[in-house]
Amino acid sequence: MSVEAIIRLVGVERTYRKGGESVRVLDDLDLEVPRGGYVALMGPSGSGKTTLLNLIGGLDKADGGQVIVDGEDLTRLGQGALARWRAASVGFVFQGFNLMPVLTAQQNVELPLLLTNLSRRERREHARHALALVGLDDRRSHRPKQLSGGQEQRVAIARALVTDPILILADEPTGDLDRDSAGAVLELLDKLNRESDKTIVMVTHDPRAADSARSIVHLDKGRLERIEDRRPLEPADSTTT
Ligand SMILES: Nc1ncnc2c1ncn2[C@@H]1O[C@H](COP(=O)(O)OP(=O)(O)OP(=O)(O)O)[C@@H](O)[C@H]1O
Repeated sequence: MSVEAIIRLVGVERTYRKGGESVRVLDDLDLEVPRGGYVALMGPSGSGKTTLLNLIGGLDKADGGQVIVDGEDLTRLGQGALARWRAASVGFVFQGFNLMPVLTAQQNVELPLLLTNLSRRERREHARHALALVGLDDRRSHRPKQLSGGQEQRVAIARALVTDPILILADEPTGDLDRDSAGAVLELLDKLNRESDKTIVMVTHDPRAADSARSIVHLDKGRLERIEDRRPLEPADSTTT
């Protein structure tokens, strides 16, 4: 059985230059993530996890190798094409939520839709639907300060989902949350993966977060150390828990 790879990295290199020095942060990295996969990226601090996530999401560019996501080789796209691809294909979730404090939950979720051709009414409806999906339809007019950390992260997930991207990329999504709120966010990501077919790649130091992924990719010093398959994908997924 083979499941189509939605993310394929081949011989990826990323080197940062600082002062006169260059540091190779990712070194000849090969990785495949199947469509519908849910991968946790783990590894010591500085091992290149966020760098890898940013390359997959088109926020940064590789210096060598190929980064192919949903059939598009991101290393060949110019800045404009990359920005359009990113807006259509990827939803980002960050540790610190990154919500706009002066906007309501509804307005925050609508933000990515300002780059689309949708009418105001359609934008409002899509945002409402996304907020309902994360269980926050009764918090639409609250501003971030009026929400708990867990609710803020769920608004951020609604914002990531509202354009219906194929890929959700999350960088330490539970890092700033207490245990219960982290649990709710992990349950939500799991539901999006199982029921809405979103492919998820999540950087985490949290073993419980990694536990909810289908596989764990361990990085060390910019190289792939090993992959732990936990709940492999099947063509017709029958996971019930
Ligand atoms: N823009 C940059 N310029 C120079 N060096 C950078 C830049 N971004 C990252 N680095 C370096 O690359 C290395 C890997 O960073 P990265 O953030 O990918 O690691 P990480 O595994 O996500 O770490 P952490 O778990 O601490 O977040 C680090 O040594 C970091 O200092």
